[in-house]
Amino acid sequence: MTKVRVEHVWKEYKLGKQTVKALRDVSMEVGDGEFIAIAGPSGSGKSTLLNLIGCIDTPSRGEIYIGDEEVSKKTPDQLADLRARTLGFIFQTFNLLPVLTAWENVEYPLLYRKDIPPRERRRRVAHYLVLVGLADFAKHKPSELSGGQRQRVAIARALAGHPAIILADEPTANLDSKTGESVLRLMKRLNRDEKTTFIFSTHDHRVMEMAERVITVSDGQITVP
Ligand SMILES: Nc1ncnc2c1ncn2[C@@H]1O[C@H](COP(=O)(O)OP(=O)(O)OP(=O)(O)O)[C@@H](O)[C@H]1O
Repeated sequence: MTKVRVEHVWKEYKLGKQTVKALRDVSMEVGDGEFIAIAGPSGSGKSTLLNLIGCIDTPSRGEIYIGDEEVSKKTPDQLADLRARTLGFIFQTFNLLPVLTAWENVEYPLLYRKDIPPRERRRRVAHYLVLVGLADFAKHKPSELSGGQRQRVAIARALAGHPAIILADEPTANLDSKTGESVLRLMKRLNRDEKTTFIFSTHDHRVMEMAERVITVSDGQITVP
């Protein structure tokens, strides 16, 4: 089954009198359970593409389907609901809340989910902290964790909502290569065991090599290698 479909998408940003064409007629598909890298040099449009798939931003032209739902036809409330139910995010700067512990950071987005009762919420937090190897660090704040541990908290947080798709914008950019590789291996194991679809951007060749498929973006367009 197709999880994500991007059809003839353009994204333009207006900067004063200038128009930046960040994406130009991009079409792509991602299937169920895929582990895909979006690769390309800095400024090529990777983050823009991930933000559009993640419904954080809207295309200037073209259509994006998440499952069989076309994103542009939705109201902001419906979009927020689709994001909460279907999508998980991992950012290169981890985006953890500094005053909260690892446990609380994983729990936080679940507090907004009326469909998840408190007991199930606590079960999930405990389960995913174990899964990412941080059971003993539940009470630590982000400042008391290493970069790799912080990113693993972010991965647990993304997974705890049981999203069908996880979008990761350069998840290893702020990690040394050994830690980056172990974070990638963890993502790959979760992709296999939890059947979560992963779409991540990178410009690191070693990270690309771990992907099942690489989509290359260059100057706002998908290029065939
Ligand atoms: N909010 C914005 N306003 C104006 N221009 C933008 C905006 N966001 C991105 N751009 C431009 O769109 C193009 C694509 O940017 P994008 O961030 O998608 O690239 P990227 O491939 O993710 O780069 P990097 O690897 O450096 O993160 C760039 O030319 C960038 O300057």
